[in-house]
Amino acid sequence: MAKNTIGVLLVNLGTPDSPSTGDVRKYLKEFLMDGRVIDIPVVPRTMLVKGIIAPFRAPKSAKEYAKLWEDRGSPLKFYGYDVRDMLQEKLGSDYKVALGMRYQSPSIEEALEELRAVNVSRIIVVPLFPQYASATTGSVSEKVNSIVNKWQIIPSITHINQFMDHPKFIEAFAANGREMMSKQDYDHIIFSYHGVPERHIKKGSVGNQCQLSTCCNVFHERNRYCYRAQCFYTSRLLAAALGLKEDQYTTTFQSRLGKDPWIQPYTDEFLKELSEKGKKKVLAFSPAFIADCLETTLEVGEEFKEEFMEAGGEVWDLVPSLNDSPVWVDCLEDLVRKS
Ligand SMILES: C=CC1=C(C)c2cc3[nH]c(cc4nc(cc5[nH]c(cc1n2)c(C)c5CCC(=O)O)C(CCC(=O)O)=C4C)c(C)c3C=C
Ligand SMILES: [Fe+2]
Ligand SMILES: [Fe+2]
Repeated sequence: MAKNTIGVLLVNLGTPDSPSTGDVRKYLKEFLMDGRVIDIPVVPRTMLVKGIIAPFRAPKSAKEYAKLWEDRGSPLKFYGYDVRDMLQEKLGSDYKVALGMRYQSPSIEEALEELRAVNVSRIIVVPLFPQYASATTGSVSEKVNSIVNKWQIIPSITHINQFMDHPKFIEAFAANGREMMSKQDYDHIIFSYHGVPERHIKKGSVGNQCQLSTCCNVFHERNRYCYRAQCFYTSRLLAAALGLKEDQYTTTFQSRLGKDPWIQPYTDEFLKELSEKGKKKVLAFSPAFIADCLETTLEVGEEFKEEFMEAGGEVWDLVPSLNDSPVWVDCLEDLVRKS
């Protein structure tokens, strides 16, 4: 009987090919021209992205990427390859694992071609975002479908939409946090997630359930795919794994872009409040990311630290991301084998 190889497509957001201003500009244009990221009509989006954001932001972002860059390149990409290889090793020859990036390289097209070349019987798509957001997970699903829809033979595809509550995902982050907490006492823990515009949450709200007040604090059938509700839920699970009481931690949101309201509380505002309240030693987690990247290492690890110190804080530490943690790869293996 013919062998059934199952294809596994790991997809992360993507990163510039190099920290040069030109490559960062190219990356920003592709990323921000995605209608699921900047969800306005294409003409004003083009004017905004190509006329304003990309040209003005690229030189500043390139400097940040230069600080992040290691010998092996951008951590988001090289850890992606490491995890791909570790997962392939664990899954064995019944599976073929490929890595694609939603923007820039390696592209999702190339990764899907690797799977098609070995005639996989079906494909399991794993967007590497713990919490579902239309701008990330939704965009990956749309892109994969648009490519595969042009194939003569369309394989059956399973999309894994989230893993924000997977016990091994929680355990992998909690283990990194425990290690930090064993070396230093902290007054408060912050779980800082990438934000999204409030509008994105409202557009995805089933039956107008999510009005961004208290609804996100409870997780149930109707707000199952609310990004904010999922972030709060991940925080509650992490807090339970770390033995934290409710007043010892806070969920916040970072990286807002533009003038529209984004989901709150904002990390940069909250850290100032913390210092005013006399909480001087803070440990920050970034549980929306599975690998070190600009948003964790530089925004949380350096920029927020600087702001916290200026506001009178004494200790600001960042919990390392999952990167090539074996428990994280166990999580991926479990997600794949159960799909
Ligand atoms: C958790 C996943 C992410 C969500 C949700 C998300 C939404 C989102 N992002 C922007 C704008 C930018 N994001 C940038 C970097 C960036 N974003 C994510 C993840 C999510 N984004 C990652 C992993 C990264 C880092 C990539 C890396 O190479 O290290 C940037 C570029 C960086 C910069 O210039 O500051 C922008 C811009 C929007 C508008 C948005 C939701 C609508
Ligand atoms: Fe982002
Ligand atoms: Fe919600």
